[in-house]
Amino acid sequence: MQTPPDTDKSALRTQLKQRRAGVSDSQQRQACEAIARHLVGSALWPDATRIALYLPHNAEISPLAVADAARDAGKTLFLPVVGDNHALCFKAWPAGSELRPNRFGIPEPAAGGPVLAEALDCILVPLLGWNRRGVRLGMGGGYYDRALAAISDTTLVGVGYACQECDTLSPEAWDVSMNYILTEQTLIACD
Ligand SMILES: Nc1nc2c(c(=O)[nH]1)N(C=O)[C@@H](CNc1ccc(C(=O)N[C@@H](CCC(=O)O)C(=O)O)cc1)CN2
Ligand SMILES: Nc1ncnc2c1ncn2[C@@H]1O[C@H](COP(=O)(O)OP(=O)(O)OP(=O)(O)O)[C@@H](O)[C@H]1O
Repeated sequence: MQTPPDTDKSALRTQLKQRRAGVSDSQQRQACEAIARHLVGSALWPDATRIALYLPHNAEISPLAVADAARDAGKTLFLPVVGDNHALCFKAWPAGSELRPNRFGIPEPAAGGPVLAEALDCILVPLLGWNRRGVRLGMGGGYYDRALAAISDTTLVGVGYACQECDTLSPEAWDVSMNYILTEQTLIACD
């Protein structure tokens, strides 16, 4: 399979960020509630006890309504924590726990030991671009790809707006495919 040159990927990222920037504040708020409805109503929800999500950065869809629903259901939540050399692990996020901004300004849990992706039931992965085969484009650091390289039973749910669907995305050798894509419109089981 042909690998697109980095310049193509970076142009695609710029284009997808522009598309995402067109989502209004009220559409963002509706999307936050909508993804929670789709996920909570899905067959995935009952078995997902240990769930990692993310705190929204720039105009990413917010999983905060998912977080509220998960806490109400007694589930345990985790957030991504970045390390050196593009490493990423997860730390537990108990309600009200202290968070500190990482190098990108995204808050992370300040306390607690690192947890590997393999130890989680379900991970919500932020997407810049996606397609129905579960191929994703992220921010370009390779953080999630590295962190997810060893998973086997963990369900991966990529989260992005419907307008970020991108048929032309082709997988790189290191890309880890998503099992599901969650948008404000629906939850898609990937081929
Ligand atoms: N909400 C959220 N949390 C996340 C991620 C994410 O994509 N979204 N990550 C997913 O990997 C990890 C952090 N990686 C990130 C990589 C790049 C940028 C970012 O904003 N990059 C800027 C350039 C910033 C710079 O050069 O300092 C950009 O691309 O405009 C943010 C997070 C872990 N946490
Ligand atoms: N498992 C891995 N081991 C080592 N390097 C990796 C791995 N996965 C990705 N990389 C490196 O990370 C870089 C960025 O990858 P890519 O462009 O696919 O990022 P991304 O998927 O958009 O970002 P992210 O995973 O942070 O959301 C690539 O140069 C790639 O070589």
